[in-house]
Parts: sequence; structure tokens; C-alpha cells
Amino acid sequence: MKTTSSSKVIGIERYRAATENQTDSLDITHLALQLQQTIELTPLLQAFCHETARLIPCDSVRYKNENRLLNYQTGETKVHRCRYQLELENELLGEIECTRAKPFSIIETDLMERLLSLLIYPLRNALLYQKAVAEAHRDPLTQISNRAAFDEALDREICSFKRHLTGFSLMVIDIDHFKNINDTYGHIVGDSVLKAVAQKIRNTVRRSDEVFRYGGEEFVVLLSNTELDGAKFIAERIRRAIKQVTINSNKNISVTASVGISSANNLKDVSDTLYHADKALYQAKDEGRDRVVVRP
Ligand SMILES: Nc1nc2c(ncn2[C@@H]2O[C@H](COP(=O)(O)OP(=O)(O)OP(=O)(O)O)[C@@H](O)[C@H]2O)c(=O)[nH]1
Repeated sequence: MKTTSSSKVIGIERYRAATENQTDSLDITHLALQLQQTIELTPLLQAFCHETARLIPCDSVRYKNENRLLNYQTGETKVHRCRYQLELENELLGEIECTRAKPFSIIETDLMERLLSLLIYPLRNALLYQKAVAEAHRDPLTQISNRAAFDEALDREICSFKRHLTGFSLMVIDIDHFKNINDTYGHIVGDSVLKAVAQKIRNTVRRSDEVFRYGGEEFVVLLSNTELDGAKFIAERIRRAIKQVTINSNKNISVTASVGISSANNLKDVSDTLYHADKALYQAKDEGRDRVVVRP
């Protein structure tokens, strides 16, 4: 473990005496047990930050991992910092920083290092687990979420609707005559079209809206807290954006898509929202494609 610390170093004798007095090995054992109880990153960090702030009085504890875009913090940042970079077998696992209004002593940084040595292996396992879960939910071709992720997201949304009546809309988007694109230009170009359309949809909706590849040339957009009118407006914007898709290898490929939309509007029918959106999509195909059809 490589560490860097900005805390001040005080005399070694004082450090030893205070370590013996203050370090409660029961607390350390308790933390070690807690860290072994979860493989999930957030509960692991919660347990670590909570125990650290209890054993080393501080105002904030933060875990940051820039490579993985992770930033977890408890408390409010103060001026004095004690920061450690965590590295295991040449792999950077992130950075832990504690802050408070007065400087940290060597006793405390020593304790901090002991706590971090308990964290480092569970943290590596939690990061590996988080990566594996993310990959299981990602479509390898388009790099957007896959159908397994959609099934879970829809379940969450339906539960939330049943408990709090928070409405949502679903949009099913299907590329028109995609078979012709494959047959005319080949599957590699077909794959490029799928990637370009996925990116176009992703860039046309808000970050909080979720975009999934449902399968083949079909995508689903899940719009939380969005009524049918709002969903229709966004669907039109997506439909127009898809018409602008260009593929480097052949700028003449014309891409259009049909869109079916439905909204959750009553408790009885909420589980059928996808079924209604799919029906709307078939209607859009029947009516000539390159259009949006809404079913309440
Ligand atoms: N290149 C590529 N093609 C795929 C992929 N997944 C599914 N397809 C193709 O998508 C095509 C879907 O064809 P159809 O279901 O007939 O639909 P369509 O041609 O888009 O016609 P409409 O939906 O009625 O407008 C098939 O040719 C599949 O082989 C993929 O990952 N890559």
C-alpha cells in the first residue's frame, strides 16, 4: 500500500504512549468484521467512513477513484487533511482523505494506516465485483445498458409507482428496415449503425433518463417522472436526431426509426406499460414507419 499523508509528525515517544492508550483493538476487530460483511462498494465505504470518523475524530472522510468516476463523502471538508493513495499490486484503488479543523497527529495517522490496511483487500474485491456487475448490465456492442439492466430498472420503476405513484413513461425505438441495411452494406456497417443510433439516443435525452438496447435493432428509453406529453416531445426529438445519423464508411445510408410510447397511469395497468409501448411501436410500423405513436 502506497500512502501519502499531509499530517504533521510528532515525537516518537509520545506517539507510542498515546497509541497504547488510545487504540482499542476491539474497535479494530469490529471494523475488520464489518468490512468482511459486504462485497458491495457503497456499504463497505459507509462502514469504513463511519468507523474511521469514530476512531479518529474528523469532520469528513472521502473516498475518490477518478478512473472509476467514484466519489463518496461523509461530512463537511475542513482545512487540515490526512490523505492516502491506495495501491495494491500496482493497481490504483483510489484515495482516502480525512479532514478536520485541527492538524492530525502521528498517533492518528498511524491508526489511519492500520485501518486502511483492513480496508484495502475488501475494497479491491468490492471494486472487482462492481465492475463485474456493470459489465453484466452493459451491451458489449453499443456500450449502453442491456436488457437485463432494463428488466431491473423497470421493476424498480413499477415498485416506485405502486408505492408513491411516481409516474413514468416508456419509449420503444426500432430502426426501420434494418435488415436491408445489413443485407445491402454488410453486418459490420449494420453494427456501426447500431452504435451510432445508440449514441444519438443517449445524447438526445437527459443523463437521468435511462437508455437500453433491448435486443437486435430495438432500444428502450425509460423516463422517470415523465408524463405522456413530455415523452412524446422527447420521442419526436429522438426520431429527428436518428435521421441525422451518418456512418463514416457510407454517408448515403439513410436511417429512420419508429417509436412507440406508453405511460404508467393506473395501478392496475402499470405492469403492462411495456406491452402498450410495444403495441404502439407496431402501429407506427403499420402506419408507414419513421413516426411516433402514443398509447395511453
Ligand atoms: N449488424 C447487426 N444486425 C443485427 C444485430 N441484431 C439483430 N440484427 C439484425 O436486425 C435485423 C432485424 O430485421 P427485422 O426484424 O426484419 O426488422 P427490420 O428489417 O428492421 O424491419 P422493420 O422493423 O419492420 O422496419 C435482422 O436482419 C437481424 O439479423 C446486431 O447486433 N448487428
